[in-house]
Amino acid sequence: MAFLELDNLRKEFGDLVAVDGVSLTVEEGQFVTIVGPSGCGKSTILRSITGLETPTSGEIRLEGRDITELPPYRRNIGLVFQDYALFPHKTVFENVAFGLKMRGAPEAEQRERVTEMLEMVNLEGYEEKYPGECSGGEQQRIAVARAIAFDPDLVLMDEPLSNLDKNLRTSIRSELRRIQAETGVTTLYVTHNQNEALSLGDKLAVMNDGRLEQYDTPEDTYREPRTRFVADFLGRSTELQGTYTRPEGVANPVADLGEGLELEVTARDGLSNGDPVSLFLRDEKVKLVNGHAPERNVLEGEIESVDYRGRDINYFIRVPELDRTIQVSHVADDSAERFHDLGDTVRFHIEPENVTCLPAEGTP
Ligand SMILES: Nc1ncnc2c1ncn2[C@@H]1O[C@H](COP(=O)(O)OP(=O)(O)OP(=O)(O)O)[C@@H](O)[C@H]1O
Repeated sequence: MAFLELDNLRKEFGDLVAVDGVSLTVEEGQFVTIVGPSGCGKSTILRSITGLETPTSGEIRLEGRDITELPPYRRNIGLVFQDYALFPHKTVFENVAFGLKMRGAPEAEQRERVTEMLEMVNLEGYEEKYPGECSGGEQQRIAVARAIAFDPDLVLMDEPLSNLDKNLRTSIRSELRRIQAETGVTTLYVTHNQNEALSLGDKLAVMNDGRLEQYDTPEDTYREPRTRFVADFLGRSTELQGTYTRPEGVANPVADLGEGLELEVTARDGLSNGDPVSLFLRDEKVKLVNGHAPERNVLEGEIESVDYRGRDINYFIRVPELDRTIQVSHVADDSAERFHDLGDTVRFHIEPENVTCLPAEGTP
């Protein structure tokens, strides 16, 4: 039995289907990230789990118990929001102790637990300060301490880092991961930020338009996107169109790109000879050919623009036959790499296993 189960969850607002049949399971102690573009239904899912929203249909089960209709105050869930939502007229102590006090914990226990929580978020000695006297990053750590202090079954975080600047976001992100690992509290974390989604979490749920597109580890989701949306949404890649062909007696199928060009791909269930396919080429998997060229999967084009970023260089290579520009992210090492210029003709290569080959848009 899974710890938390969403079973065919659906939420309609009038004619709008905000959540469209989402099912997923979360194991106890897992950190699960839900990512997707604005309006795809992420917050509605979290709000349904807290009880602030009642699903139109479907069930939410916590440790096997149906909690779909349970009022929010009967659910033992900690919340962290984008805007911290700390009580401005309460001290940090009173904020962090809030959930404990509501549950009738004795004062000595409140003190002990608040001290422990503030130590955990590296804010020892902040008890008597007011939220207004703390920085944005500190306030968000206080909000995390408050959400965990009363030992909730679950902690839900809705875009908790989006009001912080980039450096702070990165450092608090790793701190959140540490805190979650230390406490072992089952956590659901919502973000629309792809990097955040990939770097946090044991599992990643990718949503689009109310539906769950993929639910896997971040690594598997990145490496093997199952839908065109996921392939396009996570990481940077170039999409090409082709026709899936399986020549007789050849191990790998190829995608015919037209104009005499083709790329070998790996076999994929559900695709047959002649099917239109979309190919996704991740920037970092496309390699410039310097010197001896591999025998297969080499294409040629002209450098249309160069984006120099110090450690790596992005080349945009125009392939005239395909009428497409392919992005290549090239990591410069210390060896005397040739630096290509605008207008240079270059060749590039991608391994068949690195070409994501999916049914083209409009095909089932
Ligand atoms: N109370 C409501 N009444 C009507 N429509 C709503 C309500 N709450 C959400 N919606 C709509 O449901 C859809 C999903 O909203 P939701 O807030 O869950 O998306 P989200 O993925 O969290 O987006 P964001 O990242 O922008 O917060 C949106 O189209 C939104 O406008």
